[in-house]
Amino acid sequence: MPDKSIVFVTGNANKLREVKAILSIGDVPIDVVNQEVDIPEIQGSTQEVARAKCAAAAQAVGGPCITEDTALCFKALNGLPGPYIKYFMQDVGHAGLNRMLDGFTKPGSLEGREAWALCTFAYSPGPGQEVLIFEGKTDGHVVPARGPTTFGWDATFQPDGFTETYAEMDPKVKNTISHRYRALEKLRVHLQALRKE
Ligand SMILES: O=P(O)(O)OP(=O)(O)OP(=O)(O)OC[C@H]1O[C@@H](n2cnc3c(O)ncnc32)[C@H](O)[C@@H]1O
Ligand SMILES: [Mg+2]
Repeated sequence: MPDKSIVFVTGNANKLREVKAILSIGDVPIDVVNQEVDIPEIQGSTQEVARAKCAAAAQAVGGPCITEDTALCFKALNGLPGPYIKYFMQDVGHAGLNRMLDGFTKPGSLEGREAWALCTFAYSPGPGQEVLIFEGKTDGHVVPARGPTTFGWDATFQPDGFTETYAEMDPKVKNTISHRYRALEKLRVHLQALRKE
C-alpha cells in the first residue's frame, strides 16, 4: 500500500468518528478517508452481508477499501436482530428493543437480557478481489435507555464489567472495549503487514 491512509465506505458519521479515533492511536497511526456511497445491503449471515457490501464498495470506489457492519444480537432470540438491528432501531426504538426481551426476564433482572455487539470489518484489495473479514465482539445486556441517544442503540447496551451504558461512558473508554475497537485491532495488524510487503 503506497501510503498510510485507507478508504472507509460508510454513510454513518458516528462510526466514522470512532474508527478515526481508534486508528489514530497506536505505534503506526492509520489515516481514514471517508467515501459516502449508498451500497445496498443483502440479507444473510453477518459475514455474508459484510462480504457483499465490501465487494460492491470496492467496485464503486474502484480500489481498495474497508466497510463495516454492526449487529446487535439478543441471546434469547438466538442472535436476532443481528445485522437487521438498524431497521429494528428505526421502527421500534430503545423501548421496543427492551420490550422484545420482557417475556424472557423478570422485572428489574438482567437475566434473560444478555446480548452481544458484533462488529464486522471487511477489507477488499480492489474490485473483483477476495474480501477479508475481521470480527470483534463485546458481551453485555439490553437495558432501559440511559445516556445520550446520539448513536444508534448505545443508550440501551450495557457492556459486561461496567455499570454504564455505551452512551453514558466516556467515548475514550468505549473505544478501548467496544466491538468496533476489537475488530479494528485485527484489521490494523493486517493493514500494517500489507505496508511491510
Ligand atoms: O453506511 P453504513 O456503514 O452501512 O452505516 P449504517 O448506519 O447503515 O450501519 P449498519 O448497516 O452497520 O447498521 C448498524 C446499525 O447499528 C447502529 N450502530 C452501529 N454501531 C453502533 C455502536 O457502536 N453503538 C450503537 N449503535 C451502533 C447504527 O446506527 C445502525 O443503526
Ligand atoms: Mg448500512
